[in-house]
Amino acid sequence: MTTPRDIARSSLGNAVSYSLEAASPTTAFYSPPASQGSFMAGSLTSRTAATAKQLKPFNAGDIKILLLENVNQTGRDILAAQGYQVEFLKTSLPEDQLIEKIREVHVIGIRSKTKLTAKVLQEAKNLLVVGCFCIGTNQVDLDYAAKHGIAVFNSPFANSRSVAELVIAEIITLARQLGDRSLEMHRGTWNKVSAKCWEIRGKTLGIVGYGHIGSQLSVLAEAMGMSVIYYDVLTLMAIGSARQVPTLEKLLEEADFVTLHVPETPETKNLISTKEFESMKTGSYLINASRGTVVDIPALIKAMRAGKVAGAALDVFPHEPAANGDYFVNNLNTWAEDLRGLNNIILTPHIGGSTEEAQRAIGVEVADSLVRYINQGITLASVNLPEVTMRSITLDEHDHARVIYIHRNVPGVLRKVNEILAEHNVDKQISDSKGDIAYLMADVSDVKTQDIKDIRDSLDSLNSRILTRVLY
Ligand SMILES: NC(=O)C1=CN([C@@H]2O[C@H](COP(=O)(O)OP(=O)(O)OC[C@H]3O[C@@H](n4cnc5c(N)ncnc54)[C@H](O)[C@@H]3O)[C@@H](O)[C@H]2O)C=CC1
Ligand SMILES: O=C(O)C(=O)COP(=O)(O)O
Repeated sequence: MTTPRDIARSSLGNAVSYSLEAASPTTAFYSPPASQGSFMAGSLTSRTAATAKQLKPFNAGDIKILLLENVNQTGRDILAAQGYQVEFLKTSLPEDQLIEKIREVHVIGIRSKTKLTAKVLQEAKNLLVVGCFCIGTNQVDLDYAAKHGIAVFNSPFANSRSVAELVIAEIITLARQLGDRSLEMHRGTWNKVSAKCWEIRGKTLGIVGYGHIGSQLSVLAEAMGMSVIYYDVLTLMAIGSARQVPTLEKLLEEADFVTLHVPETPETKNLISTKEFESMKTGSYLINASRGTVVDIPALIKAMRAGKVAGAALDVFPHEPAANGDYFVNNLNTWAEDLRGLNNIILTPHIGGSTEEAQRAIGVEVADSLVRYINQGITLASVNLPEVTMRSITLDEHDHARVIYIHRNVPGVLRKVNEILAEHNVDKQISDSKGDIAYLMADVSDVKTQDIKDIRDSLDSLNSRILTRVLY
């Protein structure tokens, strides 16, 4: 059965040339089911009248985008230049406001704070695509999104260097107790000490998670004379003289500095807890710039009070606020005051990726992915849909349509789709699957207005259908 959500979203692909003749095209996306027929008629009639130059995938001005969490200007400019309607907010939104807003938009851009849970996404009736303007995608229910034909993109490594540099700074800061000395001077105290202050040369850095950030950090640390060991669930090629160790325990026993660069998953929740602190060397240091759930904070407090851990740097926390402002005031975490009272602990508000360079690069990368997906249906670099790409649709192909069919990955679908497309001239067709979801893209030529409507209606009627888009 066709739901209003399906109509709104499948219409997106067919709004194409409606804008060329219709007086008020913006109503097209929000037509209730009963008015779909008239919208389609307008769309299809205008298409036949369109010249080659006028053709574009759809009326860009109808696309509504909501950008939260201060997405960089570079990304905003790219999206605005397409003619999309872009609304920008500096902060994240509480769930009730997010649900209100998400109902209206075709595209949402977020960073690490905005939680797109199934509860939120099920309200997103028009949503086509999510852009995570960051690395982590744990804040999005990727599975729910895929099963509802919502593509998700991120920027897999544009801020890796920024995080790695922050960690290098923290290693030296902890080894020299710089935070405490600076704080004392701010308070007017001269406290010149060398006891338990160390060079980092010759010390061992243990990296947990040797992915983009971990491996970048490995290079920088070796350049400063550190020995690097790493633990990862995958067997990975060592960079430079770094050495992979077989278990986390082995890493904790050997490392002077332990730094965490794993994603947030059920397996990494409290990855470093009481038992792990016991395995660490006395007087070693812990750095967490991954996700707040990875370290058991009460256990860290105990380990620091016992002198087992000589210093720590935390950039991430289990519950982070949606906007800048008070954090420890009225903080519900029972450990908040204890944490603040410790010596040699650096607390930063999730700034690992917060550099001009990283944010600009992320803005460009994610906005480009969104434009490619909205205009051309290309899923290259999607984190939850199969990656499917074909050449760009060019403006002079006015008898050409791009058919996109997101469907459940069950036997017999391709046969049925090809029965539908067989009536036409299929120039090229690609299909790929990822788990339960499959993505088919076909460029069809010599299609008339009525053919496009027929193709879409026929695909919409298949049981396997999640979302149909026809771009022309
Ligand atoms: N503080 C900040 O501002 C930032 C934080 N991050 C966080 O850092 C994390 C890591 O980033 P990348 O290096 O880009 O990710 P990545 O995906 O390139 O690397 C993660 C590595 O962790 C490994 N891994 C996964 N589960 C593991 C486990 N249980 N034990 C050991 N290894 C495990 C993976 O095999 C992979 O090699 C991100 O997922 C994100 O949560 C990322 C960017 C900025
Ligand atoms: O890229 C990531 O995963 C980060 O943790 C950085 O998040 P942010 O963009 O600063 O909200």
